[in-house]
Amino acid sequence: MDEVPELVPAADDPYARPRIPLTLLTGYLGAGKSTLLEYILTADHGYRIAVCMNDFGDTTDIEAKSLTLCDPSTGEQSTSFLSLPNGCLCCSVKDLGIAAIEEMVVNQRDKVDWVMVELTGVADPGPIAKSFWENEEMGDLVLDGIVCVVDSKNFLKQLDDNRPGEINEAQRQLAASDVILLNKVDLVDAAQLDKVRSRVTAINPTLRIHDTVKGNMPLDRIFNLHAYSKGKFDTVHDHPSHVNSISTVLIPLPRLTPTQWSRLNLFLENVLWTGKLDGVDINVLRTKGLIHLDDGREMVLQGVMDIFEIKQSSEPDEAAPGKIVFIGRGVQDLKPALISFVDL
Ligand SMILES: Nc1nc2c(ncn2[C@@H]2O[C@H](COP(=O)(O)OP(=O)(O)OP(=O)(O)O)[C@@H](O)[C@H]2O)c(=O)[nH]1
Repeated sequence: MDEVPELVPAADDPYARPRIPLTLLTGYLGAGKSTLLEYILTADHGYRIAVCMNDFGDTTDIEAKSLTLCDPSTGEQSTSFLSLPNGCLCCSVKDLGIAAIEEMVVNQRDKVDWVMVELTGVADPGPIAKSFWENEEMGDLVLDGIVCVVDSKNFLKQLDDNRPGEINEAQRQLAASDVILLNKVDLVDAAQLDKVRSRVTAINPTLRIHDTVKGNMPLDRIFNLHAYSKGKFDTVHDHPSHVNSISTVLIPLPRLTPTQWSRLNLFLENVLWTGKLDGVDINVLRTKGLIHLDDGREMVLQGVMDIFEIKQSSEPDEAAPGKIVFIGRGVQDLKPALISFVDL
């Protein structure tokens, strides 16, 4: 049995109410999201998870007690929660926004340690994470991270399904995620799996990757990621950009002087808020960073699309190297531009 997660209080306010961590589950059509959720809803893992899925479908045969609830969007009584024998709750989220999910789940606060929301197969998790993150300060849920289920057999085809000038959904899902479950490894040989793994790493080297069959794995691999609150992420390297694809650039940072620090903030505003670098479109989907300042402070940078946030780290780690990572299209040009603008 996995270690059961603790509710996370807001970082620096000892009086803040505990908030319930939330995981977004993404993955292309047929990748195995429902299969993973079925495992979560039936296995004896010890977590009390509210699983919010788009389609109750296959789970309705699970022996369960249904709860009558008031649907916050309509005010009508509905039986939208199932209370399952392993302690999990299952609710249907079709067309419900995050606010509605929050209201539904918070009413069940004493029954839930964790919330998992399944996105549809063609959804881009970026804007969903962004809107959630923007409202997080006021809410009762805290975004822990985004998990992407990948079909190892079909993923390369899905990645290369290009429409001219567009980044496809499979690429966007990879760029936005924090953990990848390389699923259906029973259907591919070692060479194919290596190929998939190296493409995944080329697009988003900050990802943690786990191989799975039918989504089975210890759940602590996808929980407690703190992907939106900590500056620690796996070591990454620069990766050359593919045509029409997403890539990652890593910019190592020395300890910054006050002038460099304010120049860096200005650079981030200029690029992320406008989506342009020197008048040329640049498409940043995810930004992460760890920044050491001259005065000893350590700052954590997090960004989703055009928004970013910088917080002082509560657990500074002198040994962790300062760096910024941009994931998106056209991001390679950001490295020389940032080095010159900030005068590194
Ligand atoms: N062989 C094999 N089949 C799998 C595995 N995981 C899932 N499947 C099968 O793949 C099919 C699609 O799985 P789902 O879990 O429905 O996929 P999904 O991501 O929820 O699909 P959508 O809801 O269409 O987006 C089902 O027939 C599963 O039984 C796996 O690891 N190995």
